[in-house]
Order: sequence, then C-alpha cells, then structure tokens
Amino acid sequence: MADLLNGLLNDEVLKRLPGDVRVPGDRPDRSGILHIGAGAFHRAHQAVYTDDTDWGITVAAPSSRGVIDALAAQDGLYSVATLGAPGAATRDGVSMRVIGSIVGTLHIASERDRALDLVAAPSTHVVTLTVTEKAYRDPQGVPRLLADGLARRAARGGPPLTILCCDNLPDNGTTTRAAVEPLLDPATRAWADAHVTFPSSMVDRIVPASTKATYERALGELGVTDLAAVEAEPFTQWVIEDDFAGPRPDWNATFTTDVAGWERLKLRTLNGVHSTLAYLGALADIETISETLALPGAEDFARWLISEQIAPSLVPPDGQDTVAYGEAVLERFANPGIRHRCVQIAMDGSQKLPQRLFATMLDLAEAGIDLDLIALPLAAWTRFCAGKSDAGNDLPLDDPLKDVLRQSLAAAGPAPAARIDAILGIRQVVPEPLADNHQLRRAAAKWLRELDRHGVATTLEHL
Ligand SMILES: NC(=O)c1ccc[n+]([C@@H]2O[C@H](COP(=O)([O-])OP(=O)(O)OC[C@H]3O[C@@H](n4cnc5c(N)ncnc54)[C@H](O)[C@@H]3O)[C@@H](O)[C@H]2O)c1
Ligand SMILES: O=P(O)(O)OC[C@@H](O)[C@@H](O)[C@H](O)[C@H](O)CO
Repeated sequence: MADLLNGLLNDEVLKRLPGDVRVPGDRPDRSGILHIGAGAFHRAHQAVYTDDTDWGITVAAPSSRGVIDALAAQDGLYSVATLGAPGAATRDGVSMRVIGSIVGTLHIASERDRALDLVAAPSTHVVTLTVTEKAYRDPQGVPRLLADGLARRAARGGPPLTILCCDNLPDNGTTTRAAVEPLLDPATRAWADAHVTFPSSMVDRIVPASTKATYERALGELGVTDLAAVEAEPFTQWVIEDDFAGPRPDWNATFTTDVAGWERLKLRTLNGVHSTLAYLGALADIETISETLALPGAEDFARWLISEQIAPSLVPPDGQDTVAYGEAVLERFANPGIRHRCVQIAMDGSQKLPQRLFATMLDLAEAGIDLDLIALPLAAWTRFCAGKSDAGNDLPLDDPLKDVLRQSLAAAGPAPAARIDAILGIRQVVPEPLADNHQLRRAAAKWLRELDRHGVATTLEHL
C-alpha cells in the first residue's frame, strides 16, 4: 500500500498536484445520480463521463466498504491512470486525471434506510448499477433494495426515475426490470409502470482490478496517496438506450433507440474472446491477457474465432464491421500497460459464458455453421473448472455455481466426452439445443483431449 506519510488526495491538495495531472473544475454540490457498486469499472467509466457534466454521484457499496471509506477520506476524489495512451502527456504513456464527480458515499449493508431514502429522494433522477452479472439472480440483494426504494418513492408520490444497468449483460435494462418487477407490491408496480424506466446500455472500457502497482503509480504521479486509484485503457464507449423517465445527464455517450446490436457485438466479440483468452491463459499459468495473446498461435486463433464463428453469428449495428471491430479489440488486448489478470476475467464463467459463447453457438447451429473453433473455449472452460493448470498448479474456481460444476465434472470421470457432456448438461448455464448438438460435443471433446494431452501452449501452436 502506498505511503500515507505523503498525505492523501483531497480538495486541499488539488491545486498543488503536478501541472500535467488533469483536475476537476467546480465540483457539483448535489448528486442527481445514485450509483450502486463501488468497483473499479464505475470509477473509470460512468464517473468519468459524469465528471464532464455538472451532475454529481453518490456511490453506494453493497457490502465491502474499503473503496467508499477511501473515497470518503479523500473528499470523493480519486485518480484514473490511462495506460498506453497514444501521445499521452506524461511519462511512459501514462496520463493522469483526478475525478471529482463523486460527492457522497453510502454503505448499503449498514445504512439500508439511507439507501432506500436515496432511491426515493426527489433529487435522485438516475440510479446506475455495476454489481456484476450474478447480482441480478439474487432477488434478496440489489433487486430487493431497488424494489423497496421504489415502494418508498411511490408512496411519497416522487418524480420519475431511470434505473440504468451498466453491467455486461444482454438486454441489461430488461434483465434489471425483470429482476425488480416481481418484487413490487401492486400499488408500487402500477406507479412504476408510469414513472420508472430501465434503459439498456452497452458499456466498454478495460479496467483491471487495482493492485499495489496502481497505488504506487498514483503516488508517483500525484505526489500524494490515492487509496481509490484505478487504471484503464485509453478506449472508452457508452451506448445508451434513450429512454429516460426524467432528466438525463449530458454524458458524452451515444444515445440510441436500439442498443441490442451494440450489446451483441461487444459481448460476443470483445467479451467472448476475452473469456476465451482468460481460460487459455489461466491453464497455461500465464498472468495477463496481453501475455496470453503473445503465445504462439493465440492471436491467429482469436482472429479465426472472430472471422469464422463470431462474425457469421450476428448482424452488427449500422456502420460496424465485426471483423474490423475484432481487430481493434485485439489491439486493445495487446496493450502491455493493461495488466488484466486472466483469473479475474475467468471468474463467474457460469454467469458470463451464456452471452459470451453459448448465444453465438446457438445462432451458428441454427444457421448450420460448423462449431469447431468455438468449441475450443468450451473445452478450456471445462478444464479450468477442474481447478488445475497444465503444469498442475491450483486454479481458483470463483463461481456461484462452483459446486454444481465441480460435482458434475467429478461424476463424469476422466473421459473428455463425458466431461463435455456433463458441462453441456447444466441447464442453468447451457441452452438445451446445445446439449444435444453432436457436432459441438464431438469438437469440444476433441479439443479437451488435446488440452489434456498437450496443454494450451502446444495446442495453440499446432492449430
Ligand atoms: N472492469 C471492466 O473492465 C468492466 C468493463 C465493462 C463492464 N464491466 C461491468 O462492471 C462490473 C463490475 O466490474 P468491476 O471491474 O467494477 O469489478 P469490481 O470487482 O471492482 O467491483 C464489483 C462490484 O460489484 C459488487 N458486487 C459483486 N457481487 C455482488 C452481488 N452479488 N450483489 C451486489 N453487488 C455485488 C461489488 O460490491 C463491487 O462494487 C462487471 O461485472 C461488468 O459487468 C466491467
Ligand atoms: O467485468 P466482467 O467480470 O463482466 O468481465 C471481465 C472482462 O471481460 C470485462 O470486464 C471487459 O474488460 C470489459 O467488458 C471491457 O469493456
């Protein structure tokens, strides 16, 4: 952890920061946005877009309070280091910006009543969410909080509210609505039908979890300690369905009537290849995505996967070409400044692979297209779930369906075909038509046999 003797980043020290650090102008004095999920992504994405407006954010942490405590001690300020920025103003392709859009913090687990009041407050116009894919399947968690907050807002006859999901899910607005609506009492439901919208959005910026190196870099660049520092790639994108119930922040985002095409393109191409590289890299005991992409054969495989399997599975949004989009994604993945760990991306595969891989497979199967290449990431995930790398090292299986995955694999025994069938048989994860797809089963079993016998590095090299 960075040295506290240098003092903390806060309002007082803003004017003393090095001249090449971008600092916020006048800070907003109220928050029209309640954000739930104080993770790294929010700080490097929505909070940055908001910093360019006169809106403020209250950030709510569902359980762990480390980040909000750090933010509170720093007057809500923190830095974003953009790494590998072409033409960056500062050393080694790093450009530093201090963000001032966070004006309040809240710990939901210990301040639930205040959280409900904030959902109900007339001054709150937008609730944004980055709570990971699995949170939408836990009715007693964030969906219950939103439902209870809406009940309070409805009872007070509050103004309209927009609930904007910023998690990597398809139809993420509809998914959020579907998680919240069944929890509403009839009166609140009737009020919400008229006063609450759930736009979908496609969010994109690669933001790895902060590490000791992040805090040390922040100290070096700022001259003061920043315990909420994050780092991110230069690229950023936000496509939002223009369906706001009340006032809309003037974010420099793309507002559109149809966000589904963007979501599909991004989830299948960027996230599909990200998860593929994450499982291959983790099995090969490689730490990051950029290092995995540098394995002989890996970049060619990713390119084939995009052109032969992902591109034919979707119609990109107007003006986009999936192969060109994929090329740009691979360039972003190769950014050596971004140390995005394979095991971080590999987390929660059961919640991610349905939209990242299985949806692509379904569309390919329906179109009668061979599923050979895309069966390799399925084999890699299957092998990853058993918890050992190619060299026999332990791999973490951090997944809400960990027990189901492990039990299914244990019951299947060692034969690759049986292990693939066991995974394809998990109905909560794999759509039914894929379980009976003989071509997919055969291809995945073939790849799993290769991975078992030769490991990832040799398999990729000899593709
Ligand atoms: N990091 C990225 O590159 C990136 C890019 C695009 C989208 N996203 C989206 O943002 C999400 C968060 O990413 P991050 O990098 O901030 O991760 P993070 O680990 O830094 O933060 C995760 C956040 O989710 C909350 N959370 C986790 N499980 C929860 C649960 N069951 N109920 C309620 N809250 C829960 C945590 O409290 C935390 O605030 C991702 O899951 C993804 O959907 C991330
Ligand atoms: O954040 P997750 O856990 O949903 O997925 C891990 C990465 O694939 C993801 O965060 C990408 O970096 C991101 O989607 C890029 O915009």
